[in-house]
Amino acid sequence: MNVVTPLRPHTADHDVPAVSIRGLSRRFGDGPRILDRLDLDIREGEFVALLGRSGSGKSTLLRTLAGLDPVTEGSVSRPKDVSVVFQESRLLPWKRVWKNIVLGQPDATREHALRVLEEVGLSHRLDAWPLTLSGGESQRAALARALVREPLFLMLDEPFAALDALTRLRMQTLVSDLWQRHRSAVLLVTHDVDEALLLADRAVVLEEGRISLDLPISLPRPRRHADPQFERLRGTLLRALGVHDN
Ligand SMILES: Nc1ncnc2c1ncn2[C@@H]1O[C@H](COP(=O)(O)OP(=O)(O)OP(=O)(O)O)[C@@H](O)[C@H]1O
Repeated sequence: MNVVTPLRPHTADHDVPAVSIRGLSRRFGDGPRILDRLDLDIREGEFVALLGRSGSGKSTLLRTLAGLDPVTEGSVSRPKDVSVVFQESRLLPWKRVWKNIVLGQPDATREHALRVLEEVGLSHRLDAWPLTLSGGESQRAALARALVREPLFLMLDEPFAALDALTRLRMQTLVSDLWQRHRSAVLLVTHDVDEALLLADRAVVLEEGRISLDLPISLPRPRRHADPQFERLRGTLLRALGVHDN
């Protein structure tokens, strides 16, 4: 696999879908359809947040997109170069941080690891053991491991859910900066409506296996909670999620 410099931004063409899902269904055994003839496009360089109640199928969709679950009905097309960051960093404890970053990348060097670790503010932990990292540092390392692959499509499955509120805010700012620099297509699974509104171009709500709301978020960046538009969109999303909104 070729590793190219992680600082080179992708040229985003906003009319071309990077990801195209058509008629995707998924059921486990004889159970109901968790995904029900789902259609979704994500354009190159687009940041999409995926929300939905617990059990609505978000992780199932993401696992299918990542190739971790089979496509049994319908079709999925996506770039070959994809990366996934999960809620837990999934670093191998017996390998130093930089070795974790380049794992599975035969052409990647310590220099490559250093460069991406600089991008996520973790270069001083290059030779650390994963178990000595804080939660926030571990997720920075997970982001670095995702970025070193130069993915055209980045999937984030509740990557900050286990972090404290302050660290989560810092990580959201980091992801926003990284995305503006790299411009890969992003699918972020989150339960956090504010996180979706801070980061995404579109928020998609999954309900009973289908998309019940596809909401463009055309707020100027950087986003501000105090913006009245932000408040209005928050209300729309909370209502779509079945949460009472005064
Ligand atoms: N391997 C599996 N076998 C059987 N059922 C499964 C399997 N994986 C997921 N499910 C079921 O599919 C449904 C959707 O699960 P999924 O994890 O995709 O939801 P989610 O929206 O990501 O939920 P959460 O927000 O709680 O993480 C759930 O009812 C779950 O029990």
